Amino acid sequence: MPLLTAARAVRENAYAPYSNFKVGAAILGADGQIYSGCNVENAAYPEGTCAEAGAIAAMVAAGCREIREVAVIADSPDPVPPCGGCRQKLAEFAAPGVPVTLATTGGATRVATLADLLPGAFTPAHMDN
Ligand SMILES: O=c1ccn([C@H]2C[C@H](O)[C@@H](CO)O2)c(=O)[nH]1
Ligand SMILES: [Zn+2]
Repeated sequence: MPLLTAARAVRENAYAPYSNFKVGAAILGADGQIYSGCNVENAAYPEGTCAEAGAIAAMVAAGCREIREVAVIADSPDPVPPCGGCRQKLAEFAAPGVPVTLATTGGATRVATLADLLPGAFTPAHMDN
């Protein structure tokens, strides 16, 4: 799966000296391109960013605003799930049915939709009045 291969490759570049937990994420954009990102930690811990956030930033910087598919990988006992903040960030650019592949470096995978991960997501529609 090319998306998972990209996520696995970018994970190698993760900067995670504090948690020692390297994460890679890859997004297939509606433009057919693959955008990848890794976590980038900081000595000021809350300033660290998640792999998914990096991949989203790369996609938007390239001019694409629609996510078709996502893959996330880490050296985790179970397929690694995006954190809550990243679920919301993904929901900004992904429809509820978008598949998210959660993976371990050992080869285990699980596929969930964004709606599975973030049911009842807050969206711009909630600001209509
Ligand atoms: O989905 C996730 C979960 C965690 N992390 C990062 C944040 C932090 O650098 C490290 C430990 O939480 O893993 C991600 O990049 N994505
Ligand atoms: Zn996150």
